[in-house]
Amino acid sequence: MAATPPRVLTIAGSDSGGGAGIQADLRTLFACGVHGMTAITAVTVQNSLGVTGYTEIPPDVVAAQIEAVASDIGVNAAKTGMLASAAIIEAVAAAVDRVDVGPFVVDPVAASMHGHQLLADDALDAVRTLLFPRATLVTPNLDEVRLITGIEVRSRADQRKAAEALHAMGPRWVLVKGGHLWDDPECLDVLYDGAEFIELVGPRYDVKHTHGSGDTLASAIASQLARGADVPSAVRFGKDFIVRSVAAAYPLGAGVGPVSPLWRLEG
Ligand SMILES: Nc1ncnc2c1ncn2[C@@H]1O[C@H](COP(=O)(O)OP(=O)(O)O)[C@@H](O)[C@H]1O
Ligand SMILES: Cc1ncc(COP(=O)(O)O)c(N)n1
Repeated sequence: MAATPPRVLTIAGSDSGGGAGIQADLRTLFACGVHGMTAITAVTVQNSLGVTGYTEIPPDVVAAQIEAVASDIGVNAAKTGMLASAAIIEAVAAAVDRVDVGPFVVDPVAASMHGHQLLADDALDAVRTLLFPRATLVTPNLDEVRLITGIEVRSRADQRKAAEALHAMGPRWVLVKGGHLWDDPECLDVLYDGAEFIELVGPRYDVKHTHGSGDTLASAIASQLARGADVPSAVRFGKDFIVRSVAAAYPLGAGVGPVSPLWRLEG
């Protein structure tokens, strides 16, 4: 019998195409050697071309999933992805107050990369006031930064300004991801704790298959937090992990394929 590995809970939506959401999270958690658990918030109808619809899971069922795994199995770290509505965010915030989920990574997913909305317009305030103050780390992309802070990031200096504005909303750490800073020849992610900026620079690969990159990064970070790593070490691990996963991305269907953590399981 093997020892029980660290356990990570993802609170997110299902992607029927297997590229992002819960499916990307579980794939990444497995590749990172931790036990993945799920609280499903929504079921999307999705393929490589986009999202054609979704149905939300009742908020009390989302909370019950979190409490069921925390009370029996135990959670060493948790991450959120698509939360869909203010009511689901309220249920998640109340649940993580009731049970211990360890370090809490909030990836404030607002839309799919194809531009389909995955979070109700009236849920942004709940993201700011209920999720962010509870977060160990928040990991917005630049579109999410604009929705949450109103700041349009056009440069690396803007990334720092946005990190300060986000940090003022209460998370312990902020990671402003720079994948959407299309003119930047590198991908720079800025990590900030209210005192010091840490720059994580990576190459920018010329690939269109980056579906699931945000989920893969946040899950890789959560896997290390579950092992007891501090936030800068966990984020450095995550950045290296996502760079290699983008390099291993593969085509799928007629649209956008997923980044892949399979590199970690090969040879
Ligand atoms: N083309 C790319 N090449 C290398 N790294 C990338 C590329 N696109 C995104 N990344 C990295 O993937 C992670 C997720 O990036 P981003 O695209 O900003 O967020 P999201 O996937 O949530 O939209 C970040 O660490 C970013 O720097
Ligand atoms: C269920 C679900 N969760 C998250 C995303 C975001 O991922 P991406 O930005 O790569 O489309 C998605 N498309 N679907």
